[in-house]
Amino acid sequence: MFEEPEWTEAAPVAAGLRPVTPQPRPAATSQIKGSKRRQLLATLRTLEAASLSQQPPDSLPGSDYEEEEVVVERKKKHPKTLFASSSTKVGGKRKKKCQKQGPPCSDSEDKEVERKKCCKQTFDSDSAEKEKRKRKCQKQSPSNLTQHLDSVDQTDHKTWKSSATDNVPKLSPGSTSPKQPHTLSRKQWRNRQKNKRRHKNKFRPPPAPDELPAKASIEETEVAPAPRPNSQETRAEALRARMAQRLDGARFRYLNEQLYSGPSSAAQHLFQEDPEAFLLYHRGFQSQVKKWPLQPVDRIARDLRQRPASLVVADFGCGDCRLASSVRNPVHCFDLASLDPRVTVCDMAQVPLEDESVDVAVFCLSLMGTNIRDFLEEANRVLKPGGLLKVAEVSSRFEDVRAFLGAVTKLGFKVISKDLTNSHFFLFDFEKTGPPRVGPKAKLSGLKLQPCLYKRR
Ligand SMILES: C[S@@+](CC[C@H](N)C(=O)[O-])C[C@H]1O[C@@H](n2cnc3c(N)ncnc32)[C@H](O)[C@@H]1O
Repeated sequence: MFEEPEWTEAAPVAAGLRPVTPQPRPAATSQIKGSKRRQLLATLRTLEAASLSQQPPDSLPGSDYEEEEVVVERKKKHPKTLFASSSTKVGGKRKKKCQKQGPPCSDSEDKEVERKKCCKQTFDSDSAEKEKRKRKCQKQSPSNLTQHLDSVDQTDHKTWKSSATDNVPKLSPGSTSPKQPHTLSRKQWRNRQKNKRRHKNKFRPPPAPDELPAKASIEETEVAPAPRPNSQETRAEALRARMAQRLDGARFRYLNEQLYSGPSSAAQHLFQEDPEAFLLYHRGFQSQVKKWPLQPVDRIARDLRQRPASLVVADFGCGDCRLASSVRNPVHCFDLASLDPRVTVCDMAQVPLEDESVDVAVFCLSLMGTNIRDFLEEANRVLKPGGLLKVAEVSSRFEDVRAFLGAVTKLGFKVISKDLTNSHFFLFDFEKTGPPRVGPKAKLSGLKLQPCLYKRR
């Protein structure tokens, strides 16, 4: 710490250093003082190295990596001065020397400015030039030097901060001259700019030299190639899967539209030519119907389980034979293509069954072609008199339920029940009353249903 009284006491001993501007001195005196100066210089260097090395990076707004590197260099040169205690100790010795050498400088403002410049320069790291400057400075202003040493002695960060930012020793108490604006050397300015940039980029304190290998190994681990390519591959794979899914979705919608917008013969032709398309269609259908609160096929199966298991069932457009799998009844499964060995591949407008051979005919979401009349007439043909016709269809397909029911009754059926409660599908039960009551040329516009088109999501 700066102790003004000590300086005052020691002043006469160092009278030769008193002048601020260098003056010619006797040879003997200058020899003695020269050796002292050398000692002092050496101590100063050591002390500065030690003191700068203690500056915590984040408490040094004016310092940066480069300065710290220099400090590290200094540390290497002066390993004994690495610790604060040694710094303080050396600082103390130096103070005593300085006390011997000269009194505090209380000269004019000009001299004070000179000294400030001089002492500021002592922070520069270029050794040769720096030494010259230091010598000059020591000659000129022992008080500033001691003030600097005092500030160096501080282990408190605040003191470090002020010494690092200002570098300008405080004016002597009596001085009235305003504080000089701090001018940085080019290197300091560069360092400060770098430091600011680093702070912007979330500045991290540099590692201690002994930590460097560890850091390097961390970096090596960080750049270890393992996770990144894997994640890239995974992402690419996921992207491919998504694209494939989208493509499948598009194809499903296309096939679905084909099934609803043309006659069953066209649909049959489509799947005969491309059996894979059938698979794809069913995958799409399954993914859609899974989202429904209740699948109509399950509802039909439940109804059937409440009837005798001996009843022979014909499933028109059976898909994956879910109905046949859900009941104990004998089930004839018909579809345009086969997903299951139980399926008889055919157009359900013409099924290979005898007239009046089945007890129950089921159309579960399968009235797809534009020739619905053909399907219902075929069901009437194979059903026994009094046989049961069950129809489940997507509710949105119906523009006029009454018209639909009226048209069906003209084909030899009577409505037993209708369930319009489900959010996704309507369910109707009919009883076969006899053969169709209208000729083949009669128009049954009520049978026309809207296509069930799935929107792209
Ligand atoms: C929407 S899926 C329903 C499948 C099954 N009934 C279910 O509910 O899980 C309609 C099925 O009817 C079949 N289909 C449509 N028109 C057909 C026709 N003319 N002949 C045979 N099957 C047909 C389709 O191939 C498809 O498998």
